[in-house]
Amino acid sequence: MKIAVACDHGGYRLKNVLMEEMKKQGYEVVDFGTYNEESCDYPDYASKAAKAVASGECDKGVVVCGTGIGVSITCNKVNGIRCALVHDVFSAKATRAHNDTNMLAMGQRVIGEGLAIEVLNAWLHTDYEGGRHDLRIEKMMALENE
Ligand SMILES: O=C(CO)[C@H](O)[C@H](O)[C@H](O)COP(=O)(O)O
Repeated sequence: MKIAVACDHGGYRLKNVLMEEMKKQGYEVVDFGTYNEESCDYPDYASKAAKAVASGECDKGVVVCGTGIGVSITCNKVNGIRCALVHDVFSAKATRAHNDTNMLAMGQRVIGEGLAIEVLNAWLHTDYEGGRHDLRIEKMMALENE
């Protein structure tokens, strides 16, 4: 499975930690930047990861900024993306099972590395449940065409 990752300067260190975790588990990781802690604009990088997921070039995406908010808003502007900003394990599982999210956002200034890895793993290893959630997702995604 191919995972797109991106961050701004405020998420650079946590992105590296998450990338290492995913590589250790055998995921192919595509890093869309930024590549250092120099101040930059999160939409420039988060949008690249989101477009890679939306186009099918990557299967899922993980994005990080200071709070996770800027990158998650950016990714959700791209058609086909359902990006969840999550800092706890319960929500990480629920958003895969119920929302079939294809991107995960976290904030380096919000969460510690240990919990962030647990959140990542809960999100990566939980399957979508389908069933009653299908129509809800259809209705949500239909808004993209209004
Ligand atoms: O976009 C954000 C908040 O929604 C991110 O946390 C950014 O990383 C943050 O705004 C960057 O702030 P900085 O003061 O320029 O480091």
